[in-house]
Amino acid sequence: MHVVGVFILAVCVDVIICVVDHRFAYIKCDQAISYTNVLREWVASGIRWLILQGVITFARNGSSRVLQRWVTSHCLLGPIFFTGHIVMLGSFELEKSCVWLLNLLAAATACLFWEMSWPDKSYQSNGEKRRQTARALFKRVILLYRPDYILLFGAFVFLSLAVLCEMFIPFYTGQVIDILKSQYQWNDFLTAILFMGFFSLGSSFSAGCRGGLFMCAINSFTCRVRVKLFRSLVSQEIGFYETTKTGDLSCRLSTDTNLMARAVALNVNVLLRTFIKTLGMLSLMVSLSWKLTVLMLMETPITGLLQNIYDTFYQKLVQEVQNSIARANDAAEEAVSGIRTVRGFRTEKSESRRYDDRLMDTHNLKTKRDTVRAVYLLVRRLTEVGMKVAMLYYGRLIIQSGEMSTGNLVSFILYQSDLADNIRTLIYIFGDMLNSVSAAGKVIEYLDRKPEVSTEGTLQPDVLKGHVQFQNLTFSYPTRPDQKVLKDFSLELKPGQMTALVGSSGGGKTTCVGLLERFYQAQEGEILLDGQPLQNYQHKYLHMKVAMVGQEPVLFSGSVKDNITYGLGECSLQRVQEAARKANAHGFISQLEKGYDTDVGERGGLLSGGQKQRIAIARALIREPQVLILDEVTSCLDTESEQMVQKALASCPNQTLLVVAHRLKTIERADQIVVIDNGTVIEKGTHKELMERQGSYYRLSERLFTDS
Ligand SMILES: Nc1ncnc2c1ncn2[C@@H]1O[C@H](COP(=O)(O)OP(=O)(O)OP(=O)(O)O)[C@@H](O)[C@H]1O
Repeated sequence: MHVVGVFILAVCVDVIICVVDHRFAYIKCDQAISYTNVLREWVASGIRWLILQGVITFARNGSSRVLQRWVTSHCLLGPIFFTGHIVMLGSFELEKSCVWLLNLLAAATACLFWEMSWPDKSYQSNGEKRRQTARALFKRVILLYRPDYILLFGAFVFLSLAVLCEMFIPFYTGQVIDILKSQYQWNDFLTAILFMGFFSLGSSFSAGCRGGLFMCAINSFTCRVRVKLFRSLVSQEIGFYETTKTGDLSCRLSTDTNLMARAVALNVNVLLRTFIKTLGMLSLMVSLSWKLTVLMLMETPITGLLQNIYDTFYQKLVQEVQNSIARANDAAEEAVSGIRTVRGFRTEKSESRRYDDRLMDTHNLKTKRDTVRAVYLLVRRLTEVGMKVAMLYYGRLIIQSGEMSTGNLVSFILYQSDLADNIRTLIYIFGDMLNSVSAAGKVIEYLDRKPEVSTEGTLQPDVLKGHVQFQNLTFSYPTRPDQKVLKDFSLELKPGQMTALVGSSGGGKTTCVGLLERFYQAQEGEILLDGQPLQNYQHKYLHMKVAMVGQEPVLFSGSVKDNITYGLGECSLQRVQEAARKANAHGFISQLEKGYDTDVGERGGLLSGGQKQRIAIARALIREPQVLILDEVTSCLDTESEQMVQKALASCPNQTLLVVAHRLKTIERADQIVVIDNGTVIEKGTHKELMERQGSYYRLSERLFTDS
């Protein structure tokens, strides 16, 4: 049956129940008999609730959340209203059918509003799921705090002290007012003032210590998580960096780690403080007037509902703001790191515009987020004011009846404003924790991420011949899983031989090199090194034995020597110079102002392309690798440098050499030339053989190797 039909059916059933139960009568009772009525009201409503739930479940052939919500609120509103009336005013005098009608309308309107704002599906699946993940994340963050537990414990001790002291201040304020109203003794007055001073001082001192300890814990947590995160990030496979934006990563490292540290520590701090304070205050307030306390607590469900609604919106917006900040960072980083290209193509304005657009997105999202917050605060304030008015009105009544003194009412009101804040904070803090812990989501995801290309091999034989076999490789890049770059690709590199890969641009030469360096993992087939799959070798060992100089060598800021010995630790200057000589770099390095100690600048920006290339070659040669890969390195070198490098390479007779080159001179002397096109080997042989065959290589040599 349709929801509306079930609703009408349930209303009819409820009318019948009420008629049978004589609920549509005029009711008048005073406090003496009212508590039995209160109990009866609750029991009757419970039975009504059960019957109506049964009706909607039966009629809908399953449950409907909106109807369940309506039945619950419809059945609850009556007894709550009745109980409140009896407790506060001591009597009840009303036409019950009016209450029933009001209940029906209020519950139905509220449920309709709820359903329209947060349809079942999205509310259930998104909200609940998010809460669950947030809880799990929260636990993880707490575990990550383990080394700082002592600091946190110290902070909690001071926190409890601060709260206890703070709690007594309003109490003594009320006492002072009552003393002043009477024919007081100086002694009583001074004692009350002294107590107030003592608790104020104690509270300030403990709060200071608590803050300091919390900040220490937060700072230590942030540093530790940043290092862990960085360690995890640098061990990820190259494909991960191709699918993840740099701005995103730097945002996680800088902003999110801090946010998650603060979110949890500060929220737990606030949560505990508020919790202890709330309990203490509640007991003090009940001792002052339990009736006023019950009245005040009626605000709690309204605040809870408001908070819940607000959280759902706010959390989503916070996430969107975070992502848009990451996108803006991306734009800025891309432009700054490629400033030469930006300048060369005069795209400064369009880059600024792109950055401006992204900042505008962030700005708009922030405005939206702040508007939601402002509306929420306004509604919250209105509820607060309403509650204050009700309290003062009822307070006046009980002072008039002599149940409470003025001083006690002052104490109560002082507690009330604080307690209302505390209860709101208690409700709010859960939402806020969920909000802020969402920043931890990505951090923890990256912390837990296992690289898809494993680096857990253990093999490190003493002797490595350098025999490489590519066996039936099929590979596509993670960013383009549908485009097969290598198809059933097989190739053998013999120890001591030089193999040259040639072919038209985009054929797959660099991809082969990337796979041999284990930047990626082929989807099918494998690469064997001395008969063992590459992944079986220990990560460090493999990269000592298989070295590569790439198309665009990257240097790091630091000295020339640091760059040549990169990843090797301590190395003698003599060894560094020897490698630099082989790479024909010693000459230009010696002419630099500080020789091998000269700073190369960020990314080697203070050197020319050819100089960077030669340092990169020296960096590979110093490792004395068994397999050396040169990916179009000679393109940046002049003829003299190239000859020197060739000579140096020829002097390592047992080395397996894989060269990707576009110059005929480099290729000619290769033991094996492999022509690759469209991800497959189309020709193989020596220069002489291939030229005689007059096939693809012959045509390629005519077309490409212009310098010959
Ligand atoms: N990181 C990447 N992600 C997705 N596709 C890629 C990536 N790198 C290369 N490709 C694609 O893979 C194919 C082979 O590229 P590869 O760089 O291996 O060619 P190449 O033969 O070395 O070319 P060139 O001689 O121009 O350097 C090309 O179609 C290229 O667009």
